[in-house]
Amino acid sequence: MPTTTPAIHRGLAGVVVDTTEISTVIQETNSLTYRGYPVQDLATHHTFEEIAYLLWHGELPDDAQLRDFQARERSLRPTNRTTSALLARLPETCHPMDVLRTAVSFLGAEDPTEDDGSLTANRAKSLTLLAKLPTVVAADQRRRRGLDPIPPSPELGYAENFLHMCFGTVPDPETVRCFETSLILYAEHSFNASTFTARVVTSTLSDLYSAVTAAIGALKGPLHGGANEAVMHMLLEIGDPQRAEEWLEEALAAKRKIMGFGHRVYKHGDSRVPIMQDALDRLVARAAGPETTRLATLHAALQHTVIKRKGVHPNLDYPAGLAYHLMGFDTPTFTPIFVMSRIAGWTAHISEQLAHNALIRPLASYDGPGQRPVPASIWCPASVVDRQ
Ligand SMILES: CC(=O)SCCNC(=O)CCNC(=O)[C@H](O)C(C)(C)COP(=O)(O)OP(=O)(O)OC[C@H]1O[C@@H](n2cnc3c(N)ncnc32)[C@H](O)[C@@H]1OP(=O)(O)O
Ligand SMILES: O=C([O-])CC(=O)C(=O)O
Repeated sequence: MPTTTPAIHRGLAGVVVDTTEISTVIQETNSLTYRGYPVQDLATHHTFEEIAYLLWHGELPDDAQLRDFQARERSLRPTNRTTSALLARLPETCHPMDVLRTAVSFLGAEDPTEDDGSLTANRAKSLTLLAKLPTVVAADQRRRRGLDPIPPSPELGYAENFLHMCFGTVPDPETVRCFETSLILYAEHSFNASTFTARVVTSTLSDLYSAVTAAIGALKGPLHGGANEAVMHMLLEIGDPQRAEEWLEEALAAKRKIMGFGHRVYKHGDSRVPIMQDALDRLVARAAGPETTRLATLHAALQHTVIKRKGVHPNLDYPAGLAYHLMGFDTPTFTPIFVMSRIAGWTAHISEQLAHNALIRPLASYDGPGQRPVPASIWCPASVVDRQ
């Protein structure tokens, strides 16, 4: 029997399990960098395609590299008839994250690229997913609305093309920029639960599609990516800005977590929130109307009340959830949009894990029953004894 009790880090809180060159969350200053660049500068001056390139290659692309990257991404956007037919057979009631998880698994089974785990093969698979996921997400939202899919356009950028496939039109540049900002902010966040899931699967030398399928499952939960949808459900449940305080008291008394608030790493505010809040404010100003004003007022009132009452700050899902609602997405599409963006970060981590792989396999401190004999009645049931 051990004489000392090992330290338990439930939820791996505070545990440093490996190094990474991809991004860092600096707790002390509430800041975030991708490959060394502050995310607020990237979100202001760059496109999502440039960010995906940066995360995968370590440097921003020059003009020729960007043109080549865009051409390859745009050529891979269409899904084939088999994929579309398979996804059309899923029940319309199933959550779009289930559709996406199934789509990634199926795309993996169909991909003819040699599965040698090389960086070249994995970059090709990563680009395939980056290009095709928006096509799947947009078609699925249209299916739920009883509409035919709109094929991808090779003329449009990543954000514009997705919005066009969803709504049949490209919105004004301000709305496109808000959407692109959200994609850049969601793209990468170090060893969060879904990225760590992808790294665990990869560490067994399994394939990239398996790792991404598992990561989608991890992101779906409301304590992680699913919170952007939960934020919208919560705002609709509260309804009236005047009810924010009373609702919060009831929720806290019932020991409910307030969705879109709190974070495992940031304890004084999420570095991405001011940038996304600014994008949301611009959207609200454009979409002015009584319904938008009511929701924006409620959003601000709840934020104020939660910070005052609990000292817990909003995370990125809080402004992103309302922004997606105002852009016209249905709520179940919010977390799939997160996937379309986070695919860049997940696949960067999969390559990094493979480059310095060690099987991820922690220990547990056993606190079940001590060793004991199996009772004879179970070990040798009467029916067996009778037959002997
Ligand atoms: C993009 C993303 O994935 S960001 C995260 C999205 N998830 C959410 O928004 C879901 C709501 N938030 C939460 O459940 C949590 O804040 C988590 C899961 C994100 C982080 O959890 P942890 O790091 O384990 O922090 P923990 O849950 O221990 O919270 C610490 C304290 O803050 C409180 N707290 C943290 N978040 C919340 C919240 N959303 N609502 C109410 N209280 C909260 C806890 O009750 C706890 O208080 P206590 O010490 O008095 O018990
Ligand atoms: O880092 C985390 O734990 C969750 C998060 O904000 C993200 O994945 O973007």
